[in-house]
Order: sequence, then structure tokens, then C-alpha cells
Amino acid sequence: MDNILVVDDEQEVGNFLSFLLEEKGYRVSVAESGKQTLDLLNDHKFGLAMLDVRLPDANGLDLLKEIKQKLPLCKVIIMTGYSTVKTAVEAIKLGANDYIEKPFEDIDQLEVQIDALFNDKDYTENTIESLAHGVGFIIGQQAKMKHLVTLAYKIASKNVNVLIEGETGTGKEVLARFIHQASARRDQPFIGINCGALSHALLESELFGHEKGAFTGAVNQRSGIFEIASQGTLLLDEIAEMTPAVQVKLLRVLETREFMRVGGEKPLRTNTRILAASHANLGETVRQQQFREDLFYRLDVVKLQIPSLRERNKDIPLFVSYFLEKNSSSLTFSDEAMNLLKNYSWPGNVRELANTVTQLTTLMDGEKTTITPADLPEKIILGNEIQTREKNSSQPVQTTDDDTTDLKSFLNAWENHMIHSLEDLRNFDFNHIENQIKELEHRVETTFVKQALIEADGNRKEAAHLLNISQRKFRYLLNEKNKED
Ligand SMILES: Nc1ncnc2c1ncn2[C@@H]1O[C@H](COP(=O)(O)OP(=O)(O)OP(=O)(O)O)[C@@H](O)[C@H]1O
Repeated sequence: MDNILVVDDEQEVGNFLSFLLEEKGYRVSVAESGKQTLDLLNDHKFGLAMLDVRLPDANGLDLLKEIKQKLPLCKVIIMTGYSTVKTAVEAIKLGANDYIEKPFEDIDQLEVQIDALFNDKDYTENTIESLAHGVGFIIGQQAKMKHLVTLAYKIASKNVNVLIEGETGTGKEVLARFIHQASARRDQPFIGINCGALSHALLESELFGHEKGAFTGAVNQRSGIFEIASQGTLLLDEIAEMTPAVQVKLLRVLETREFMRVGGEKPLRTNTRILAASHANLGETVRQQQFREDLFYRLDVVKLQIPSLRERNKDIPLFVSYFLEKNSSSLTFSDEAMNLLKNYSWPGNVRELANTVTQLTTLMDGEKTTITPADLPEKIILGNEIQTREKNSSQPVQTTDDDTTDLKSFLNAWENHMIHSLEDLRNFDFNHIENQIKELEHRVETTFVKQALIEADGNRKEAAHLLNISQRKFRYLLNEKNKED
């Protein structure tokens, strides 16, 4: 169906698109308000709707939902100004196929976009899969990850900044490579830089370059990444670690596309696309006044939050096969061993899993073909023990027998787990450790509260007295923290 609906309250936009698209043989209807849109949707069918997100009488996102509900097959392109790009990204999450920025700068590109949508060439799972495969990025089967990658694919070709958040080892850098590969910049350099790993002076010089003699040791002039990758993509990893002075300079680049080499006086222009990554919640860092708010809003145009491996543990077998293949190994995992992998919390996420598989393939003796629980690292067995205990402790407690023994073995497993974490710091992030500490607190409190109740024959006042805490606090521990038996 070659009917197109254009929704825009600016008459010139409607006129321009009608002229452009009718010349190409499409039939165009124009609505200038939400009401007119709904009227047209009642009487006509459309193959494509081009929708402005700001209308005097309607919210573009509500109209999008209306269109998708009435005409599920109708493709939707959101039309947006720079200030509403975030809304356009929301619209894509809600099912819009693409967005374009107004004023239209590249009419040819606009025509290509429209034709592609009509011919169903916009994007397919296959394209995404093969691009991901090309950069060694396993998407997995979980809907959350599929949506995230589809969004990443759709915004890859736009010049918007992207903020990628996720725990350590979740694949922020691989996702950034995927975005670069899916963009028109794919033949230009992709450069990743870890803002936490370099001193202030070195980071500044890496990004902006320096003039000869700018500082001791600057014997030659040197170009920075903003020059070298002016047409490429820059991943600023661990952006929360960037010093305030470099943050100011970066903000200037984002606002004006201009920068100066260290020690230089001539402004240079750059077109580098910036992707930022952080394992910390950058918004939280802003609230704690450790990161500039204005820079945060510039970077956070599109946020891609990668889930932890725990949240996608169903994909663990897929990851394992991938890493086995990467190591050219023909080993397999027994069902029991695979279940242990699935139930482990993977604080170091995919990186930790990849390292574990590599270690197993190098350590296994040549005779063995199947990995069993006995071959797995101790941390995985201990981690599973803790998980099981966590699960049991969240169920209503029926008996109080053996509580002390239970606490003892929990403390043993907990202590071992902590020691392992400390010895394997690269694979741990502190959020996980903090959760484990909370769990410890919870377990210890539970045991004390239960024991006090037993000794006080169920009398809460007496039990509170035994623990030397107020009745109020005892009630809180019992009720609020779900410790009632
Ligand atoms: N989806 C994935 N598919 C394949 N490999 C992955 C995936 N996610 C992560 N990895 C692998 O895990 C390791 C860590 O990935 P990456 O460096 O992208 O994580 P990160 O989130 O950027 O980590 P950090 O926060 O420590 O910088 C790499 O070896 C990468 O290849």
C-alpha cells in the first residue's frame, strides 16, 4: 500500500513532503493536529506515517500508539527537532521504525529511508545478527537484549551520542563496536579509551593532541583522537572517572565540535561520534556532584543499559558454546555443570564466563571430553551454595532447628566467597560485594531474631529485651524485613 500519512502542524512541512512524495508516486494525506490524524486513521489505511512528536493538541507518542494499534503493519518515521531527539528514541522503543531530524538536510537520504521502509529493507533480524557476528557480539535469546540491540542498530546511523551503562564485563565495548560497525563510519577508525586508566595530562593529550613544547617531554607536535578519528567513533570508557577539567573540554567539543591541542591556540574542528560507557550509574554520579550535569545531558541522548549476565542466565549455554568454539575446543559441559554455571551470580559477567571457559579448556587433561561439576572452579560451587541458601532464607521459616549450624555453614561459605572475590578482583565489582554484605546482615539478623523468639517462648517483648533493642526495632526486624516465622 503506497499511502503515506504526514502529521505535522507546520504547513510548510506537509506541503514539502506532499510535493516530494507525490512526485515519487505515493499518495499523501496530511494532518495538522492530533484530531485530524485520528479522523484520517478512521477512514483510511496507510503503509507509512511520518509523525511529528510535537503537536498542539496531542502527544506524538500517544498518536504513535494509536497508529500501531489501528494499523499494526503501518511503518512509522518520527520527525524531530534536535531538542526532541530523546522523545524520538522513546518512540523507537515503542515501535517506531526510524526517525529523521528536522530541518531535512539530506533529501536524498530521506527518500532512501522512505523507499527502504516501503520495500521492507529497513532492518531485519538477519542484518543485525550478521553485523553482531562480525564484531563477535552474541545477542542471545532474551527479549530485553534483542530490544536493546535493535535500538542500538536503529540509532547507529544517527549522529546522536550514546551512553552505554552496565556492570563490568557485560559487553559495553563490544556493543560500542557493533554501533560503529552498523553506522556509516564503519570504514573509519574506532578508538576506545579508558578514562580511568590514564592520568589527567595523558588523557587530555590523547584526546586533543598537543603542540610541540606544550609540556616537558612534548618534543613533537602530536594529533589527538579527535583529529585522528574525526570521521570515526570514539568510545570514552569509564567516563565517570574523567577529571573535571577534561569534562569541560569535552563539553565544548560536544557543543561546538571545536577543540584545541594542548598548548595550541588554533581551534580545530572534529566530527567524531562519541559513545560513552560507564559501569557506574552516571546519573547518580551527577547527583553526587562528581560529574557535570550539562555534560551528562549531552551524553545521555540515548541510554543503552546492558543487563548483567545473571539477568540473562538462560543465554549462558550459548555463550559457553561460543567461547568453546573461540578456543577451538570440542569439550562439552554435563547438564549438572551447566546448571551450576547458570546459577552462579557472575559478578564479572561475560568476561568472567569467557575467562572461566578459557581456563577450563587449557586446564582439562587431554583424555576428558566432558566438564563435570568437579572440574569447575571452587568459586562457582561456593557461589551456588550461597544462592541456594539465599533462596531458602527468603521462604517463610517453618522450623528453627539447626539454625546455628545453618548460620555457621553460611558464614563459612560467605567467608570463602569473599576471599575468592578479593583474589580475583578483576572479575568483581563492588556492587556485588555490597549485596553480599547485605545478605550477610540479613542472615545474621534473622538467626538472632529467631533465636531470641525461641528463648522468650514467642514473647516479642521479652525477645526484644533479650536482644537489648526496642520493641519497635524488633517489630521492624520481624515485619519490615520479613523475618516473621
Ligand atoms: N555479548 C557478548 N558477546 C561476546 N562476547 C562478549 C559479550 N559481552 C562481553 N563479551 C566479552 O567479554 C569481555 C568483556 O567485554 P567488554 O570489554 O565489552 O565489557 P565491558 O562492559 O566494556 O567491561 P568493562 O566495564 O570492564 O570495561 C570481552 O572479552 C568480550 O569479548
